Amino acid sequence: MLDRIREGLVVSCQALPHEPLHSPFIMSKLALAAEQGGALGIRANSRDDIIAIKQEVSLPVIGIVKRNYVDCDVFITATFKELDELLESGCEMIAMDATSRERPGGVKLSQLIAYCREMNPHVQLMADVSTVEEALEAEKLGFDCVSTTLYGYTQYTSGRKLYDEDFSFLKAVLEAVRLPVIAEGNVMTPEMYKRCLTLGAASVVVGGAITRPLEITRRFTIIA
Ligand SMILES: CC(=O)N[C@H](C=O)[C@@H](O)[C@H](O)[C@H](O)COP(=O)(O)O
Repeated sequence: MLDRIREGLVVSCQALPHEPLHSPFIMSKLALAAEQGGALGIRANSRDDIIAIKQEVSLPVIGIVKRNYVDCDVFITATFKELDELLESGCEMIAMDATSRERPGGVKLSQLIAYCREMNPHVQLMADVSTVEEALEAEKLGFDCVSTTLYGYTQYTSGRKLYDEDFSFLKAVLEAVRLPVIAEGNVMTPEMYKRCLTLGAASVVVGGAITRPLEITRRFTIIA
């Protein structure tokens, strides 16, 4: 998958149950629009959405399962259960929370990686991180790539945006690791997308700016 998305755009097609577009059918059509618009890959949440998307497009898919657990902040592909769903979905890459936070039941990131490698060594693994230290740890643990997805979304990075100080976090991760680095999170414009690639990101994932019309609408309606 990494070869297929290199220096190009991955469109995240996601809508949670409380969002208006929540539906595998709608996600598949968003993915089709992304494919026709020139995207090289799709990022999607849940087995059902991924299966619907794979029936509609020929692009490779980065799969996640978002699920909330009691007393746990980790919500992106947190346990073996989510991995099983993704391994069934046929996605080419699995992204998981690779932050230093505790996982449900105390399961270790190294156990989740070993499980995926054993179940299907062809599926690549993406580490969603929020700090440089987490990116370094992900490299040590044997992930195939690192993504800036959770920068600003952990308690210890809360309020920060990927584009702050001309993408200083992305630059720091690029400098720290040898793994391919995917820029993801709050890439809001084509110019930001281009900047991430110029800085050396292997690929860029864009979600809300393309596939969340409620958020896009709000950016217009709050301006008055
Ligand atoms: C933090 C978190 O839950 N991120 C999720 C990860 O899959 C998605 O909700 C985001 O849409 C995705 O990362 C793309 O980012 P943006 O939508 O900002 O372009």
